[in-house]
Amino acid sequence: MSHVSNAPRTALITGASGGIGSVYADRLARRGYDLVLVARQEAPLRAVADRVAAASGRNVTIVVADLGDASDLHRVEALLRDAPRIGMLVNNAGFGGVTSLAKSDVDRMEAMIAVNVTALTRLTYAAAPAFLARGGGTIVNIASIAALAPELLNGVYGATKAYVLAFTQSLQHELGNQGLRIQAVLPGATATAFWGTAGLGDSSDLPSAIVMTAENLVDAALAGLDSGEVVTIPPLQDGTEWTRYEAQRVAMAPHLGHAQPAPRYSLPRPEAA
Ligand SMILES: NC(=O)C1=CN([C@@H]2O[C@H](COP(=O)(O)OP(=O)(O)OC[C@H]3O[C@@H](n4cnc5c(N)ncnc54)[C@H](OP(=O)(O)O)[C@@H]3O)[C@@H](O)[C@H]2O)C=CC1
Ligand SMILES: N[C@@H](C=O)C(=O)O
Repeated sequence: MSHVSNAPRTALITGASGGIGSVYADRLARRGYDLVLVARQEAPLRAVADRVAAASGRNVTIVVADLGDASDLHRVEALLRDAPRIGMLVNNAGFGGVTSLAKSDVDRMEAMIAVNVTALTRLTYAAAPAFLARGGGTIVNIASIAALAPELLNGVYGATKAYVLAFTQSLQHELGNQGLRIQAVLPGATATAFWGTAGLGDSSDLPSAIVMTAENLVDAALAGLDSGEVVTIPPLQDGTEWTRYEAQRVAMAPHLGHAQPAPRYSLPRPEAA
């Protein structure tokens, strides 16, 4: 099973001017999708579009938009709502940081939340009802292993990606049985411009044993999508580690509501009747 069969065959990919998004463009075009590619920088975006269109013969259009800007974001939302052939959304645009709270600029943190969280949320809210009305579709949200390990990089970055993971799991809960395919992808360190933007120089400054190519990352993510995974963690070698972690979370959920504080807080217990 590689696609939702009756879904429209155009994919909109954010952050497609380079890195992971540009590999998604290549791979989805090879799978027969026409593409709408979104990013701020027109020249690299057009270069990706031209290269992918020439290699695949697919129809590839670009939308130059800053997803941190409300009016640009609303333009992309309108496209998802109104273009009847769009049936797949890859929410990939994002950026990170490596600094501690004390060394971070709060305006930069707010900008990170705007792209990594607000834009992803608004695009999903535009896409999901439209895809349902079109008979099905796919939403892929690019999170990070920092969603599970917020100690790794900048704290706001990890928190934005934890949001992406939780939001995606809620989408699966609400819409996964209504014809939408939902996936969160959690890359580990991947060789892209991410690291320069984050302030760490280059991915070649990281231990090579933990850095994946963007090509391998996307190919594994698409294999996970094909196999029906809701959460795909390409670098995690033993997938049962995630399965056990998630099973524990689900098992704990029924115990999270109670009228009385737990005995460990030593509050007086109501007298037995
Ligand atoms: N590389 C890594 O190690 C990891 C990456 N990720 C995640 O993967 C995703 C892709 O990152 P990656 O490919 O690695 O990094 P890149 O920096 O190579 O790509 C980021 C993409 O997002 C776009 N983008 C950034 N800000 C905006 C904006 N305001 N509006 C529109 N587009 C924007 C950039 O285009 P432009 O500048 O033209 O706008 C670019 O196309 C991100 O969400 C990132 O958090 C997760 C884990 C690890
Ligand atoms: N997942 C990567 C960035 O988001 C990393 O932690 O290396």
